[in-house]
This record gives sequence, structure tokens and C-alpha cells, in this order.
Amino acid sequence: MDAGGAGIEAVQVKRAFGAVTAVADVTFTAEPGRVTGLVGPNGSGKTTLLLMLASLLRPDDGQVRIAGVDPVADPAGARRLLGWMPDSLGAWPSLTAREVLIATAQLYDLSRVDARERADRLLDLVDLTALAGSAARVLSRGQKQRLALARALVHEPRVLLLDEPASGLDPQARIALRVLLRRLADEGCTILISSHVLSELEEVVDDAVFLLDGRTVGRDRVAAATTRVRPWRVRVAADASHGAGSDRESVAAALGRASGDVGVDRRDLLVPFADESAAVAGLRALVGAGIPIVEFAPAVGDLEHAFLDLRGDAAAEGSPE
Ligand SMILES: Nc1ncnc2c1ncn2[C@@H]1O[C@H](COP(=O)(O)OP(=O)(O)OP(=O)(O)O)[C@@H](O)[C@H]1O
Repeated sequence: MDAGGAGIEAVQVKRAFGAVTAVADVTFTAEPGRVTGLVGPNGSGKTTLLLMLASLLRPDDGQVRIAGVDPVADPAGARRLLGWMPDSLGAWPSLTAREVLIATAQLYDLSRVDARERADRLLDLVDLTALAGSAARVLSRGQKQRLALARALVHEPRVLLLDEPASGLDPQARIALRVLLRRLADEGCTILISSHVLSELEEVVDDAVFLLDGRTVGRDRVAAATTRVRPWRVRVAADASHGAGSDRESVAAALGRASGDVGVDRRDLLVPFADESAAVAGLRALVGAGIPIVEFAPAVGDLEHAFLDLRGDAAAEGSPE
């Protein structure tokens, strides 16, 4: 392992709780300047892994490096380098939002003056200035999430670990989070982010690490899943003279498929294509047949598609444990 690495490195990391193996075998790298998504179903070990990376839980086996520092051997050194945003704010509910940030900054050895200045800047960054004097416990879930993010950024970490940061955020706050994460990555930060909302993750991540039953899924398997047949959403211009049923017949006919191959989802038709070039040929055939297409796009994003496909593989093989 490269002890001088700037990002996150995990090699054959394991962690059990009694008889429950939460993390069975995790190996991955997250690069500086990139946002890496941690994707996996409920109970696949994401939070356990993040806790180990954050130096808050000891691995049973394997190695972790945070910007080259081993969080087991040097937890204080790792904590100086990493910002950790748990999935709930916790700690100090009676302090105000501003006091939470000042206290955290002072824990990282900032002077009181610098801590106040940093707190005000971060409150502005996460749009909480108006609530600076409110007790943390009275903040809404989304406001607590924003405060937790500000707290994670207090010491300008080089590595950012975020557990479900978008949960509870309204659409505007989610967009602001995406913009902020992109900016931090552009400044050289290494960002690892877990989320269940794959469509949102899709818009911000550069790379993805897939966890199934506590194990990282190999790149080859992910690449194969990403390129496998997927449904495309086809919308035909609304025409009062006939319903979706007859659109389905005409689309199937234009594509030379049986109408049973074409699914119906409310106003849209779902047509499986093997890859992008098959989709391009399909669209050409539909337009050539005079069908008024108003929308034509993959029905699920790359991450979601790979996730569903990998889960399908795992179910077919049976659980590896
Ligand atoms: N402290 C603990 N004691 C016992 N079992 C635990 C503990 N923490 C986690 N587990 C178990 O380890 C497994 C992985 O849990 P973990 O919370 O890491 O998954 P996750 O991927 O974050 O799940 P979710 O997406 O639901 O948040 C689960 O089966 C869970 O029940």
C-alpha cells in the first residue's frame, strides 16, 4: 500500500459484530479531486465501512489509509485530515448552530477568534446564517444535515466522508450540496459519499464503489452490469385518437419486435436495447416509421442500472455468506 497516497485506500478490510459480518472483504481506492459514490443495499456495510475510515471503529482485519495515514495506528492524525458527516447530527443538542461550529473548530485547535470567523463562514456556506442562534435540537432534519456538513468542513479536511448527506434535504438544498461537493473536489478534496438516492448520486459522482453483502464488487463485474441490456423510455406525442396500447403496437412493429417486448409505464413505453448503438438504430427506425417521438432516454441511470443488475446477479447466485 502507498503510504504517501492522498486519497482513501482500503485493502481487504473486515469487521464483524459478534456473529454478524458487516464488512466481509472491502478493497477500493478513492482518488483526490474526485467524488466517489458508495453504493449498496440496506445492510450491505456502508455505514460500518465509513465508521472504520473515520477512525471511529477498528477493522478486525485489513488496512485503511486516509491521505496516507492509518486511522488505527494514528487516529488523531487521521481525524485532522478527514471530515465526517454521520447520517444524524448527534452531540450537543442544546448548543446553538453557531456554538456547535465554534466548539468543533476549537477542538481542532483554532483560536476563539478564528473559530468564530470559520463558524460564520460555514453557516453562510450551508445557508444557515438565519438560524445561527437556534438550538441544534430545534432544527429540522434538513437543517441538521446542513449543520452536520458544516461541522465536517470546520477544519478544511482533505478527505470528506459523508453518510447519506442528502437525506432530509429539500430540492434546493440538494442542488446546493451537489454544487458544494463539486467545488470541494475541484479544490483537491477526496470525497466518499453514500446514498440510497442513486439518481442524485449519479449527478455528482465521478466513480462508484459497489458493496454487496459486505464485499466490494470487482470493476469487471460492475462494467459488465453497466453495459448490459437496459430499458429505454419512449414517449410518443399524445394523440386523442388512440391510446398507449396502439402506440405499443406501432412502436413494436417499427422495431421489428413482438409487442410483448415493449412495456407500458403510464404514458411511456419501455423498450430494452442492448447498448447505445442499438438505441440509436431503434430511434432512427421509429422516426423513419413516422412515429412522433417526444422523449427517448435510458429509463434508469448508469448507477441504478448497475445496482439493480448486480443485485439481480447476487439473488440468482444466492448469498455468498
Ligand atoms: N453495532 C452493531 N452491532 C451488531 N450488528 C451491526 C452493528 N452495526 C451494524 N450491524 C450489522 O451489520 C450489517 C451492516 O450494517 P451497516 O449499517 O453497515 O449497513 P448499511 O449498508 O449502512 O445499511 P443502510 O443502507 O440500511 O444504512 C447489518 O446487518 C447490521 O445489522
